[in-house]
Amino acid sequence: MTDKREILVTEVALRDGSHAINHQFTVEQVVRVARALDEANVPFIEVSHGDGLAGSSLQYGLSRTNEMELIEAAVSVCKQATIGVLLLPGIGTIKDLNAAAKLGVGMARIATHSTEADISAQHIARSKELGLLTVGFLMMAHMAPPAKLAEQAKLMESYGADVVYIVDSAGALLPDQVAERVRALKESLEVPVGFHAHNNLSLAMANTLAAIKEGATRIDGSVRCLGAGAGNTQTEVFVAVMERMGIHTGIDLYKMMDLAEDIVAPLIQVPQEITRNSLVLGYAGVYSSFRLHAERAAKRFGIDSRDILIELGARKAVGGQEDMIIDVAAEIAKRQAAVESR
Ligand SMILES: CC[C@H](O)CC(=O)C(=O)O
Ligand SMILES: [Mn+2]
Repeated sequence: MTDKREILVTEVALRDGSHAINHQFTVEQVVRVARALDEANVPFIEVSHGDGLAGSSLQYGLSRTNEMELIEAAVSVCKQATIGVLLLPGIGTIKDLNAAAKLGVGMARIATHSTEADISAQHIARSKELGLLTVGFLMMAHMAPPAKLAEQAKLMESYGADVVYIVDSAGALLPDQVAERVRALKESLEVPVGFHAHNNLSLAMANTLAAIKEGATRIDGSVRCLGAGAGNTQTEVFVAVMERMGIHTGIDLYKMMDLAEDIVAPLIQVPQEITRNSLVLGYAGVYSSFRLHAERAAKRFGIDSRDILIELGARKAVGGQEDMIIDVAAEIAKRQAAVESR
């Protein structure tokens, strides 16, 4: 069955969803979700801190459970699915990658900002040496025009990536912009192209379909939209849409629906919706994982979180600059206080 899959889905709720629940996954939750995804025949399941291996920190948010325990638990319950990890060079190290490989992961996704592929060379090379399926992951793709993105993807391919993903981290891309980016990569790469969406502008599914139309064959989804911001392309919905289009994912639709409803929904404390803050992420082009940080900073400084996000978008803040959120909030609060005291 697996060899006939036309689209290979990577389920990211156990990694991207970590942002949405403040990195509070427990071993028990991961076991239940991963086992059910495996039984639904999902081929790839990503498990890591939201910011990738070694992301657990004051800067990005402390994990409740050591991610290596979560990865080990997921590996132990999956019979057919490959467990993958995300690694952002500069946050995660080769040592972290080695440790994950030892636990039995089969895929590593090496993520960089869309114009910084050159920092992925060593990690991609090591991942290949470890025998892992190696994916280049170009984040904040709305910030790079198609030709630039293709150039960066080519670099990742030259380092050994087996697949390169276009990652709409801010959920800011429109369908035509996705199409032109996928087209540019398809024209210059030999390896398959993937697409990772965020639903902040309610375009995750439309953008994913635009990517598939241009030849993307690897797609990320998060069950029940459990991802940063408004979440990703909703996996169970995506599977249904693929069935309607006659495109084979190999995933069991009923099992996917059931696990979404019975296992994942109860562990989401605040249902994933397009709230005003996630909408602003897409509107202003801000990293989806910045939402909770901005909400906390807004509370602390008594200001509107939307003002923080708009300013971060204007400053073109990228992943790794989470400390800027506090600086921006402090500046806005100071400016507003000055205006009020006049
Ligand atoms: C901070 C890493 C980030 O969450 C990776 C990702 O999923 C994205 O850029 O959308
Ligand atoms: Mn994401």
